[in-house]
Amino acid sequence: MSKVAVLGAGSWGTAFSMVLADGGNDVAIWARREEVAASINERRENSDYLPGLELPRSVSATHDPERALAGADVVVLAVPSQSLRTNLPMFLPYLEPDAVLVSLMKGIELGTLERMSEVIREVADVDPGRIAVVSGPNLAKEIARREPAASVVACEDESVATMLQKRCHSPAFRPYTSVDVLGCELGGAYKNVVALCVGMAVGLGFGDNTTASLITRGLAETARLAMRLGANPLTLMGLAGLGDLVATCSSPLSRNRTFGEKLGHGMTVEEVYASTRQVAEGAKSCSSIRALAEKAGIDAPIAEHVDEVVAGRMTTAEMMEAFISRDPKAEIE
Ligand SMILES: NC(=O)C1=CN([C@@H]2O[C@H](COP(=O)(O)OP(=O)(O)OC[C@H]3O[C@@H](n4cnc5c(N)ncnc54)[C@H](OP(=O)(O)O)[C@@H]3O)[C@@H](O)[C@H]2O)C=CC1
Ligand SMILES: O=C(CO)COP(=O)(O)O
Repeated sequence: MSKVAVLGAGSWGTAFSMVLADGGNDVAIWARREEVAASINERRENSDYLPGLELPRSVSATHDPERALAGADVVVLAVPSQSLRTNLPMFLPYLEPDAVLVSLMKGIELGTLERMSEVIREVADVDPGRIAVVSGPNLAKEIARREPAASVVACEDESVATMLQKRCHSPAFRPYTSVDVLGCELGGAYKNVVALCVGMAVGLGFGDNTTASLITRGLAETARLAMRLGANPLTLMGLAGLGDLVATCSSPLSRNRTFGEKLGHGMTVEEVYASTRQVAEGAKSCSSIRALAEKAGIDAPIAEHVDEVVAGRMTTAEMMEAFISRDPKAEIE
């Protein structure tokens, strides 16, 4: 069997390990905490992140990066986006030569405004043809329950995307290939911000007209920025764009939507952070995406207002009022 290292033992790192195991790979998960590795090895369960779901025998875990990475020709990164840069140096000494690096992360780095593949390229100093992204409507719990879903594997080198597609194609997981890494990453990061916004609207008690309006204008905003930066517009209409946007904005399983909903109910940002250990990437990426849009000269009202709310400078009700009272304009520019 071919070996894959999955660096990060949260919900998605663990669920994607199950996909890889079902696809015929031997999987070694690196867990930040020893007790998570022990739970996976001894009880065949990640009791912190996916309780009650049995992991296949071909998934093991370790707290030691060297053991996780030994012999792995594919290395999957699944830590929170804002921690990637500080984590990479711990892994790099143990990378096999020519290993392919795959990002599962959906965020934009604060400060540098870099996508995760850009952070990897910079810190690991590897060719873009060896860096790939997996992104799509893939809520971890549903994937771990083996409910059918599709996704996108994107890499500038199409043969690498095809190799990864084969490695993660399983009876319940159907990956499509793409060469549009930029479009997939922007779609994945932006939908988290839109889901925060939709969650806020839901928390305020608004219904489906409101959420559908926000989802649609969120897609327009995402496509505007992605196209300005050079993405293929069709990527945003695909699984890594519209597909993920719909799943995340509609599902109570989404951490971003739930985060927004709690704000809509009146909790403070600090209270929401304190209520969960799981990452809601949009709460950080709203700020970097807003800055990215400003830099590109793009109108991004959803990113801008969500950032204002998360920074505590605006209430959720004021955000909704600001959206509806914006200057009238044509739908299609
Ligand atoms: N969950 C999902 O449905 C999906 C998530 N994603 C993306 O995958 C990425 C990972 O998310 P997910 O697995 O869901 O996150 P979780 O919140 O479920 O888990 C986070 C994981 O990262 C670890 N971690 C937290 N902080 C740090 C740090 N500073 N350095 C290293 N490790 C850290 C946690 O370890 P510890 O337990 O020790 O805190 C835990 O293993 C995100 O970018 C997310 O957007 C993409 C698709 C689906
Ligand atoms: O990316 C996801 C689904 O594709 C998961 O979304 P959340 O991080 O909001 O849970």
